[in-house]
Amino acid sequence: MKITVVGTGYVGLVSGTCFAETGNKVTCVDIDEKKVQKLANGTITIYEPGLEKLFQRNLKEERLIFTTDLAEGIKEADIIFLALPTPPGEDGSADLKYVLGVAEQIGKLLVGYKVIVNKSTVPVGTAQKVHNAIRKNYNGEFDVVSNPEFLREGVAVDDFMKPDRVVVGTSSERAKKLMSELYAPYVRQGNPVIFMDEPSAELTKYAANSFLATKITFMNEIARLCELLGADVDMVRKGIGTDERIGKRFLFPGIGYGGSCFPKDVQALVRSSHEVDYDFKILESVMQVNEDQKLHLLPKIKKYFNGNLVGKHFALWGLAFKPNTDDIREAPALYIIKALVGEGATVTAYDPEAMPNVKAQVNDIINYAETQYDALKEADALIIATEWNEFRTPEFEKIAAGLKSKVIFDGRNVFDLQHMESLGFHYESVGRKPITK
Ligand SMILES: NC(=O)C1=CN([C@@H]2O[C@H](COP(=O)(O)OP(=O)(O)OC[C@H]3O[C@@H](n4cnc5c(N)ncnc54)[C@H](O)[C@@H]3O)[C@@H](O)[C@H]2O)C=CC1
Ligand SMILES: O=C(O)[C@H]1O[C@H](OP(=O)(O)OP(=O)(O)OC[C@H]2O[C@@H](n3ccc(=O)[nH]c3=O)[C@H](O)[C@@H]2O)[C@H](O)[C@@H](O)[C@@H]1O
Repeated sequence: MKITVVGTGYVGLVSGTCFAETGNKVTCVDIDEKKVQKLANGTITIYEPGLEKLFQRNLKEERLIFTTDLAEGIKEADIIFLALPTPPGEDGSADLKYVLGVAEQIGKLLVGYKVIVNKSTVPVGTAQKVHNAIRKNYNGEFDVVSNPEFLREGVAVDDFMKPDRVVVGTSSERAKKLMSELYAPYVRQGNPVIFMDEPSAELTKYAANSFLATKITFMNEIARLCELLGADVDMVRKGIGTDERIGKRFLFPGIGYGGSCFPKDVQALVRSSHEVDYDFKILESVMQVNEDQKLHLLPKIKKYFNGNLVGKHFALWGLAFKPNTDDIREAPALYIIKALVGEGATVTAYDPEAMPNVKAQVNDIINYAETQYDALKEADALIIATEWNEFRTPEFEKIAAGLKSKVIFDGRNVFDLQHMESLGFHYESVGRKPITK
């Protein structure tokens, strides 16, 4: 099949590459000339495990091409995917200017039947808006389909190639047939393509992200309660996660959810609810609790240093909003940096992938280290903000040697409490008893 993907960011590049991997001919269109040039020359623009190999293979086989020319890009396409940004507008609702702008352009360029697919996360009613935007300039046949994407950064290739499910919102039999053919190779494991109407598909995406954000936030509140009542959140997590109705996944407490999607999508759903005079109370609370949670370590750190962080120096391990990505959008680490610097402290950070992005954003507000151990030099304490695998079993003697004193504040519960006690660290984490020295 001939596929065009408009927008070559995380979702567009992963989708485009994975569609090419099963033999489709894929054209990726982006307005960012530098990005397109890089990609066309074989340089991948995001860090995503497993993507590079597939990208290089399909580029070489000429199943994957890149262009800035929308007209050229969509000329041959059977299906056009829109993987465009939907950032929060001023009022928190999803800003549809990219999606509707491109839809209008497409309307001017269409010749013959094509399926236009919303892969961006968009509010209920957007399929209809895209339809109207295309219809403004085009009288021929076309269908608009809602096909939200559920991939996670860091495991995006696996999620795309072996999805739990594919959701397709359409009322057109013709579009349904094309979408079934396209996704057949990806749902071989018996996982379903679920067909539904467009509004239900659009809402499914927000419901999924909001539910997961709520699940995490619930555990963050349980963790707070554990700290106050003397319980251990790891035990509680295991105790409830074994109940199949609850499930083991997404129960890990920490310093809040970040990333480009949970924060904006929860906010957008609250906003959509307001538009129909519905007060989505749970989600309002989720947003509030998550804001507080990002700085959950701060009072612990301040208390340890007797309320005064002026002149204190901190090592910070982890900047990305989660491991295995260089994405720092809404990363809790950035909030911690801002708070520490605001209190008069200095920070040296290390992250395996995200340092260039942080440098581009906050530059020399903090220092950057070459290795996780270099970051520790002369630091009064180590703070862990992202649970990269390489932080899980570090050389503790090197940590002890690097820090001024053996003090760790862990926002992701990466170390075992007994182990930390036996090593003689002052160790505070989330929802577990502090090991005090
Ligand atoms: N990042 C993720 O893990 C996931 C994101 N989503 C949703 O997918 C959508 C896209 O997200 P990302 O890929 O993360 O965004 P992104 O910001 O990484 O990529 C968007 C791309 O669109 C390009 N673009 C902007 N305007 C354009 C135009 N007029 N013509 C052509 N290209 C244009 C940008 O240059 C950029 O390369 C959003 O709605 C997001 O909520 C859904 C599931 C997962
Ligand atoms: O719409 C999207 O963009 C995507 O958003 C999330 O994916 P992603 O943001 O890549 O990352 P997650 O693995 O979901 O983690 C999100 C945040 O929650 C935090 N988290 C996750 C799980 C957990 O148990 N505890 C926890 O604090 C992570 O640290 C991270 O900050 C969803 O998991 C994807 O299904 C969805 O497609």
